Amino acid sequence: MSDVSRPSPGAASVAAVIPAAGRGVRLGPGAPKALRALNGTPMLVHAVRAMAASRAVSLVVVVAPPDGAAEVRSLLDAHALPERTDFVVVPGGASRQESVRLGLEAVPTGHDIVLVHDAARPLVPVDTVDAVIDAVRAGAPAVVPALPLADTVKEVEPAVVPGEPEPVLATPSRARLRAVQTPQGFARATLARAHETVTEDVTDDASMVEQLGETVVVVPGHEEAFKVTRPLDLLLAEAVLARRRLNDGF
Ligand SMILES: Nc1ccn([C@@H]2O[C@H](COP(=O)(O)OP(=O)(O)OP(=O)(O)O)[C@@H](O)[C@H]2O)c(=O)n1
Ligand SMILES: C[C@](O)(CO)[C@H](O)COP(=O)(O)O
Repeated sequence: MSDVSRPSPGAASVAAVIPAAGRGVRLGPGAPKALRALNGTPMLVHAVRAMAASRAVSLVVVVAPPDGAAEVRSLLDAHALPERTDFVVVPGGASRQESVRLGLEAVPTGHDIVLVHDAARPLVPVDTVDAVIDAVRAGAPAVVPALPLADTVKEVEPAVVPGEPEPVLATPSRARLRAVQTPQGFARATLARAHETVTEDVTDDASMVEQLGETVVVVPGHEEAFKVTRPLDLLLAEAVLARRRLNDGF
């Protein structure tokens, strides 16, 4: 059992920021991705429950689509969520990075560890969340869950015209590569400094901490923490939920 299921008195309080302001262009037309249903429940609600499932998490900040904060607040009010967790909703920005920064600004002082978790990874198991928190509590300023790659990866010269053949430049050793997931966990001060310092576009928060020259460590991720990105991912997510229901016996 993870240490964080029994937080010691005085252990750093943990807040989770959930960027949920994206459109979900790769998923195709429809409502903003985080608001789409998985087996009848919005993806965002699954993601919020996944963070609140950790007994260490006392606050969840949801970063809503810029014009959708009121809708998201009503959505959370309409679904059962743990009473021991506080929930705050703020409007997001034009990029994931900006949405995370806005969410981080809404975390009150007193939360010394911050998780950043994609709404688009609704099924991350609580053991993975707790493993990330444990590693931050053990002293790592930044922690990312990740998995080894199943495919061989090629570096290419990207085609100017999509679909044209792309020359291969290199084949990096797969043994040294990891596919990174969320939640990513941070000492709050480190994440705040990263967002103040790094202005160029990045695709995850840990890479901003890398740019500060601080240590980022990887802990084992989980295959059910995959990101719902394309239509096939919706089918997979619903299949995982159906299997969980069967295993839970209801
Ligand atoms: N301006 C943005 C863009 C993205 N996100 C969030 O960042 C997470 C990961 O992003 P991704 O899966 O790329 O979501 P989208 O940007 O919505 O997807 P797409 O690129 O297909 O439009 C998602 O939970 C998404 O809602 C966000 O909060 N604000
Ligand atoms: C943060 C992330 O989920 C880690 O894999 C990923 O980088 C988000 O990327 P996206 O371009 O927003 O899908």
